[in-house]
Amino acid sequence: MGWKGEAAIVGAAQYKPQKYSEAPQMFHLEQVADLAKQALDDAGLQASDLDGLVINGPHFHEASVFVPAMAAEYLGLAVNFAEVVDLGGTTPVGMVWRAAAAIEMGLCQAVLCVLPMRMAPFGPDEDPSAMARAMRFGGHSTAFGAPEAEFDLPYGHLGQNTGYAMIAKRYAAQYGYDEKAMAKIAVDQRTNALANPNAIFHGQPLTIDDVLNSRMVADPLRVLEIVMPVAGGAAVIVASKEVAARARNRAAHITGFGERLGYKSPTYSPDMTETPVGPAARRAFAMAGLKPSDMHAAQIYDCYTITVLLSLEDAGFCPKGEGMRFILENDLTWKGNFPLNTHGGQLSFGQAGSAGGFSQVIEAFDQIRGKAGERQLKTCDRVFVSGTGGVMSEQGALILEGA
Ligand SMILES: CC(=O)CC(=O)SCCNC(=O)CCNC(=O)[C@H](O)C(C)(C)COP(=O)(O)OP(=O)(O)OC[C@H]1O[C@@H](n2cnc3c(N)ncnc32)[C@H](O)[C@@H]1OP(=O)(O)O
Repeated sequence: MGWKGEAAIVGAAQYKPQKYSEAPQMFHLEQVADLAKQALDDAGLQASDLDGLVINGPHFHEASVFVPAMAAEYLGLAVNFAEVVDLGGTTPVGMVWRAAAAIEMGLCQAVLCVLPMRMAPFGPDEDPSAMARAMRFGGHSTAFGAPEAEFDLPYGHLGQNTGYAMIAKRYAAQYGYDEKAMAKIAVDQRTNALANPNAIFHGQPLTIDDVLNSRMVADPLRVLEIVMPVAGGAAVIVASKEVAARARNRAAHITGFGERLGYKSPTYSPDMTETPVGPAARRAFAMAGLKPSDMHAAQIYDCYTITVLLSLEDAGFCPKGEGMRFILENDLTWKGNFPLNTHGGQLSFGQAGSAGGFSQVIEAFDQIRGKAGERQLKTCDRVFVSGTGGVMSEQGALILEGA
């Protein structure tokens, strides 16, 4: 498709995940401005360098319409490219490749991709606990006419926990299920978080027994195999080759990307164990002219352990049905032979709503630019990043490469 792969991530900002009760409340526009400033400072660029803006959907903001224009006005930017991305957990991946595509088309030079996810201050009539619950994933759409309202909700299929559990059950029936292998995903990622002071579970080691003894939430998923919602928010700046040349970081070039969606509930998936990660990842690898074994790290969206298992298989890191063996046979820590979610993954870093997926994008950037601190990989020039939205329904993939 003639993709040059010149556009690159040059700067990033990410709030340290915090429990909702402990996080400062900030209006979303304040967060947008704060994250933009931090990302620009990180890149060594000025606001006047920005001429593109990608932001999340209107339901996250105080204003319900015209979100990019409102944010551009607040930031004092005049942009040639404005986009709203609303793809659940793959929103960050979707933002980054859209920004890169706009740059390659010559529409703009530097794009702010921003996802504010701390809570806004409560109004006098609002019940904070109800707000907090709403922020913590209300679950499936009950919109009139939505198939979930008729065929999912009446059967107790509420929200993501049950959906992913259903997929895990189907996988178990088809390929078998080794709960120790699944627990090892969480344990290896926790080892990574022990080397990441920003992770919410930093300083709290985890064993396979801890995972297996933790409370069952949606059979077979236990609480330590499920992400904990946290307050957060993140931004990255994607820039042209020319702008990247005067930014201060080693750039992470977007050399491949893919996206695939076609349903929102796994009930409507043609095969629950063959996820859209496959087509998204295959396109990304083909664009980059690389294969899974060329990657120095994989930053795989991990709302649940089952998400990681299916993504490893469908992205081609191991054959279908052999994911559990792959997990047991490989060291998935930053010290190991298959570095996976080296920041701890969302399971141990915390999940700031849709911005959670930015933790994977930013970790890939940090590893490529050599700023991952204690967990820095010796060699890291090529990283696979995935995003998962909904219940394995909206999938994105990126290949990021150091220059
Ligand atoms: C966004 C997309 O498009 C794609 C996706 O990512 S899908 C996934 C979206 N995310 C979710 O659906 C959130 C999943 N998580 C949950 O539903 C909840 O964490 C849960 C049901 C698993 C637990 O919630 P809960 O039972 O209400 O626990 P809660 O009362 O809040 O907390 C009790 C304790 O457990 C801890 N805890 C809560 N959730 C935890 C988790 N997932 N892992 C580890 N610890 C957790 C809390 O910190 C708290 O500890 P303290 O007592 O020390 O403070």
